[in-house]
Amino acid sequence: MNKNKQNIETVSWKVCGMRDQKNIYDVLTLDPDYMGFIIYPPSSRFIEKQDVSFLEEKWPDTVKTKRVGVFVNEDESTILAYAKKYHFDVIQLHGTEPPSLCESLKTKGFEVFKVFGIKDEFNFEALKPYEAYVDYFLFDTKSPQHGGTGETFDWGVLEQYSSTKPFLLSGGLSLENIKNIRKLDHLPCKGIDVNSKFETSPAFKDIEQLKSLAEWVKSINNKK
Ligand SMILES: O=C(O)c1ccccc1N[C@@H]1O[C@H](COP(=O)(O)O)[C@@H](O)[C@H]1O
Repeated sequence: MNKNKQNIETVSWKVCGMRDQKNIYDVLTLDPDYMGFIIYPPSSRFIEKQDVSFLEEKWPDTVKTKRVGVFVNEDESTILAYAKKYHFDVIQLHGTEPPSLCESLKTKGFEVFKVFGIKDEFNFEALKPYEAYVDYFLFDTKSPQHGGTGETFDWGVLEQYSSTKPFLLSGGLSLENIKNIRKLDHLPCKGIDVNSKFETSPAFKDIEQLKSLAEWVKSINNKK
């Protein structure tokens, strides 16, 4: 058992890769903790593939879901410009961004998720320079596309995680495989990030599937 077992109060959940206005409002009724928007032009989920000017307005105060801008190796001035335009609360860095960028974004008041891709092995020492400047690490499946592949990685690799910094799990999470997350209960796994396995088409989420996920998250949190 990992020596850094924590009493995680609740499982947070993030729905990523949103773009369609009605679909976004439908998902918001389920009250996810985070909603992600892909700011990476090569992605099929790049938000500006369609008109998203409605996102230039803030949501009503009753909506607690935080907006996450997902970037891949973007420069800071571009990140800040998008963050201002779309009111991002959180910046998710999905490339090979340095700790200095995380530090700078934290200093400016953003929550920061730094993503690391894992396949069959991972050198967790690589996380140390980032620890002071991120809110969560996010572990995803390593791929040339950087994310959104729908593929899972071997969660057994996480048994080597020895930090107390909480992390989020992603990479091909579905209603079927998500139940195995309980095997990570002894690690500081704070939440899940879902994307392509909950889609009917790129950037369009299946509300019925997400309702089932929301119920599952609620049931886990009620037991904690
Ligand atoms: O979704 C994308 O197209 C994407 C592109 C570039 C970087 C990240 C992207 N999405 C992130 O990928 C993970 C896992 O997604 P999936 O469940 O495997 O489809 C998730 O964190 C998204 O935020």
